[in-house]
Amino acid sequence: MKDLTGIASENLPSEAVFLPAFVRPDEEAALVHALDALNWSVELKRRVQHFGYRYDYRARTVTSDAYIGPLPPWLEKLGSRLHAAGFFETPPDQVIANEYLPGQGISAHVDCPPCFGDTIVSVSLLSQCEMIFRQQHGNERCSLILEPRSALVLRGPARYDWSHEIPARKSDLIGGARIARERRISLTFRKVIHTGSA
Ligand SMILES: O=C(O)CCC(=O)C(=O)O
Ligand SMILES: [Fe+2]
Repeated sequence: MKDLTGIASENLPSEAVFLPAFVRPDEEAALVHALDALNWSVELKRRVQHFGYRYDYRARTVTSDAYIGPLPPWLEKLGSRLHAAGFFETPPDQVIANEYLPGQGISAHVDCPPCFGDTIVSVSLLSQCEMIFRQQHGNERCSLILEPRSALVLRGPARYDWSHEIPARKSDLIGGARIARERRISLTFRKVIHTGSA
């Protein structure tokens, strides 16, 4: 098991952990290949795929009838890695793959608190981009470059008290240089909370 010690940077919301090399390049290629062999949904501006449970963007819910099935082995493997590293109490059972082409992003949000457990992990593939965090009840703001093959763990205050977003841009300013974005895919791991309602 490789070392999963992350970076809890002072510049990040409290309890966020950044794992710079969570997946290997060969794993990254295999993940992209597996995703591209399946159907990307065009229900949003960016293409998505849901695994485990379908998330209803309009109703902002996950009901038990939204169950799709167990995670495919190639996602289950990464979920187990996060569980073994102590980031999840029980293995995650829901994953959303998001595809961002240059110019696409995700608006500021807090992942649905009643739908998903305390930990949210986003794994970045293929291209870097900037993620911005904003304090919900305050004026603080910070940002992080999500590098390809990294994982970002959001839990505690980082998950509930700060929103996160990816600006819809074609490039990011990184260390003073403007770096063009390429196709990026993220895999967001979550544990569904069962409310008992249908
Ligand atoms: O693309 C990302 O890294 C973030 C995705 C995200 O915030 C989400 O799916 O809720
Ligand atoms: Fe999110």
